[in-house]
Amino acid sequence: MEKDSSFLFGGISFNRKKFASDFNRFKWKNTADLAEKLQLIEKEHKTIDNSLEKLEFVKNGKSEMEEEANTSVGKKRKRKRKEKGTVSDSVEGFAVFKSSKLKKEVASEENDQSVNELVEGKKEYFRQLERDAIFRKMHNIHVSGSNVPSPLHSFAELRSRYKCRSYLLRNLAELGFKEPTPIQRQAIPVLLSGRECFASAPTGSGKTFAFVFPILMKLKHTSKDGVRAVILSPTRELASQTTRECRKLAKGKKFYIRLMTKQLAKSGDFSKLRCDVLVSTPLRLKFAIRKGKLDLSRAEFLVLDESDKLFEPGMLEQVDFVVKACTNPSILRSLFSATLPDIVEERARTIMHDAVRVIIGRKNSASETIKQKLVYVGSEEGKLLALRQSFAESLNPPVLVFVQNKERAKELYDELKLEDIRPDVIHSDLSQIQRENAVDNFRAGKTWVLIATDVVARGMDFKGVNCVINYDFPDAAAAYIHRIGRSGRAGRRGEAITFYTEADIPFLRNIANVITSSGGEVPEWIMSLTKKKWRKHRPRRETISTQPDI
Ligand SMILES: Nc1ncnc2c1ncn2[C@@H]1O[C@H](COP(=O)(O)OP(=O)(O)OP(=O)(O)O)[C@@H](O)[C@H]1O
Repeated sequence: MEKDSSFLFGGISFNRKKFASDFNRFKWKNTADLAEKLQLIEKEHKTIDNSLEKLEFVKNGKSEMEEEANTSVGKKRKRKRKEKGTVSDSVEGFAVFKSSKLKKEVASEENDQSVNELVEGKKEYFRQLERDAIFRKMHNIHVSGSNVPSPLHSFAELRSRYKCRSYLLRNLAELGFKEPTPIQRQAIPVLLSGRECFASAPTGSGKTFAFVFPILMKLKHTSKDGVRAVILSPTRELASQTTRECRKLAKGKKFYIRLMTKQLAKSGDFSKLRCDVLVSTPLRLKFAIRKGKLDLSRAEFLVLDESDKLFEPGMLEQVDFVVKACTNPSILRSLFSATLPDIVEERARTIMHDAVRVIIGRKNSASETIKQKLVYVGSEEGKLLALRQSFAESLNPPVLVFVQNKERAKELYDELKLEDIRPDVIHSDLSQIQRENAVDNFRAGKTWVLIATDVVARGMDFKGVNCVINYDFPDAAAAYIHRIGRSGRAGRRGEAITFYTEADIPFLRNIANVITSSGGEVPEWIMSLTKKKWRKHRPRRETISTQPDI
């Protein structure tokens, strides 16, 4: 039998299979029902008691302890294992409790009373497991891993359970956050209890604070020297946004929260760098480590945000370099993304210890607050017509328009720049300051339509984006989920329109699956198409420009 307490979950498969009928009774529609249902559970705990008595390790543990107390063979065995300092599997299994006090009792007590106490304790433990399972079900939280900490019922619990400092709670209140989001309910306790974590939750569901909060809580004092926490983001824009969010939550506390800028990476004098949280893209961090001998050996936290993007070829090598530079054996690593392909999970498992997996809702699906629509536009020329028509009918800014690459972004901008829609453009050919201005102006409402490549598809929190238009069909389901996830954030409603041409039809089914799995509707004929693998290379598209070649 494993020492790991995960076997407990095997023994108490009461939730769904063994006690399916009981579990079904505990389904409810809203939070108000919870208290009533929990009372029901308390009353009807006979089923758990019975199942508990049937558990192998309880039976064996109990009889072994009785034998050790009452028979000479048992007494001899007990003496031997005391000398060796070991306990048998069943006794150990019986003793796997949260409380070390109870463990001690198993090892030393010799009478039935302790057994009864342990059974009582175990029952309470199971009750807690069941309450947690029910609460998770209400919030669509799925977990796997051993001994997963209970989810948070409220932010106030952070104080009672983890002695959270008042400045953090004050800042949460100032930000207007009343309740933790589902990912925050589960990922925060996981990280606070010192467990590594890989997590997936829909776009706009508050993942940033789910990893920033435990870091700030655990750091406590400011750094005297060296870097204490590293957050990796795939783009500069996202790194800059995460730094800002981190500072908001740390307000009132003198933490050194730094963004790895080009200047900082080049300056190279990291020996006296005081840094509590360092946010960076992998490339800049790798550069700084190489050139400036930035030392990450004392970093206590490493977060890979948008982890599936970071694990893509092109970034993986830089990420690997950074992961290897974080040599502190007790470092706590975590991975977050709205999309978590199996391959990324497999890779993550190779670098993480005893990690807890947290999935909110359905893995790899779009946020349910976004109304999604597929629009046939015939050919490339049809797109421009459809876009203009949609703006003429109802332009509800801010609107984000995604295209396939920077050339097309420039072309579309040139077509639209003189129109009365306050357009702007962002892509990787612009300078850092131009990119920052494009983001700031869009956020401030100075521009209404932002034409963009995938540089802003991930993680960017533009809050009020009413509509995302995929002018060019995305090249993967994950890209689609992240692009449209720029709208419908933090529970708000959003809209996503995806143009497709004849050339895109073979790939429609991939997107149609995402739409239906998040509750949207798709014409029958699209669902009957066969799913086709995405091409390795993006399709060549005809120019957007209507200007004659000179
Ligand atoms: N508990 C909360 N209550 C209300 N709003 C919240 C809460 N936590 C975070 N938010 C807000 O929700 C918005 C989205 O959060 P965030 O950017 O962390 O989403 P995300 O899950 O990381 O999305 P993405 O997958 O696109 O990166 C932000 O504006 C943030 O301020």
